[in-house]
Amino acid sequence: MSASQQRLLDLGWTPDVGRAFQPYRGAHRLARVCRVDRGGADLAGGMGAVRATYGGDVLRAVAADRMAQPAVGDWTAVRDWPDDRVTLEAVLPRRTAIVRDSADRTSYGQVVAANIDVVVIVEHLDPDPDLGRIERLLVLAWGSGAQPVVVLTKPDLVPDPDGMRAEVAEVAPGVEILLVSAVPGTGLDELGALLRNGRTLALVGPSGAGKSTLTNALAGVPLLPTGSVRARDGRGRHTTTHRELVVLPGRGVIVDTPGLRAVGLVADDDAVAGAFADVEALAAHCRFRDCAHVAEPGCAVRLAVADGELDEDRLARWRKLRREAARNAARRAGDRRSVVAELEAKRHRR
Ligand SMILES: Nc1nc2c(ncn2[C@@H]2O[C@H](COP(=O)(O)OP(=O)(O)OP(=O)(O)O)[C@@H](O)[C@H]2O)c(=O)[nH]1
Ligand SMILES: [Zn+2]
Repeated sequence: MSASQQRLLDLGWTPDVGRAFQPYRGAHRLARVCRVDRGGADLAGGMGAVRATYGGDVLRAVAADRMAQPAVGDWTAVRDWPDDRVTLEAVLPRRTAIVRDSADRTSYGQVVAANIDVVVIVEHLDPDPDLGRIERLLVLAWGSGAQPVVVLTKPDLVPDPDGMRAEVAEVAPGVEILLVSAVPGTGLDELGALLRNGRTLALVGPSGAGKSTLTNALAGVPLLPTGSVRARDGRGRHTTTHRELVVLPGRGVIVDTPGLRAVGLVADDDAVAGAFADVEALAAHCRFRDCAHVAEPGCAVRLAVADGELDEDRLARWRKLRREAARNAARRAGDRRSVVAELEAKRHRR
């Protein structure tokens, strides 16, 4: 195998990516997005690192739909020009996508990371974990198409980490939960085992949860600044000087992008159902199919709350996320209607 092929494998290349790139062979190079900004993207490919601006097709697609904006983790076709410019000409179809809320003229979602295999939800045990935040990030993960895993950090700072893990398990049905302390270095092997065969992990979670510390521990070398030492510009804002796509050759890729740090999620029904599989399973046993789980007879959900089997607060958070999902669906439907109305009006004017 050539060095160039090996680099692509280390970047997470799969035969699917090769097939998607087929139409671009010859005139283009294949590269993966490491970082994006307004003017272009930093990419890595078989030949190493490259900086590209956006080609006309990409700019037109983005103008029509924000989701077409290249994101960290995207595989792309880039083109070299005689004057040394490099342009990003196409984003290859995404296997998975983490989408955040960004209502604007053209769409409600913005892709913050693409082609992720595992979404690692990082939450600290000290201060106490925020169960509602874990649930929201689980909805985000289920919506992305990637496999969610919860990592609880700083177990070394609390007296009963296993008890806390059990509490978190209540809000994360069907999801693996790891206790990982990067400082004394416990639980790292289990997390490291997820990084194999060139898989891509994305770390999501609040500031201070220990995401950069985990990346460094997995890499075995301090690649990212941790704590509050991240560089700030003159106005006190964080500058994005740190690497957002970390390649660990022969193992996998870690995505730790600022875009994932404060994600507003775009809830949809399926994603909520994935994150609240326990509640949905109960609801399937209600007597009425359209049970609102308020005062209906034969409500399995209320019964579970009365029995202490389901936490009242979790039920309340489920309701809230379902309302968000319904609102999003209505917003999208309303938009489609207005687009149709606009086209109709144009036709009549002609
Ligand atoms: N005791 C202990 N401290 C930890 C652990 N993991 C991280 N820390 C500390 O927690 C602080 C925050 O860690 P970071 O890795 O910078 O957190 P982050 O999630 O990357 O934070 P942002 O970059 O702000 O999003 C640092 O001072 C770490 O040393 C752990 O398992 N145990
Ligand atoms: Zn019910």
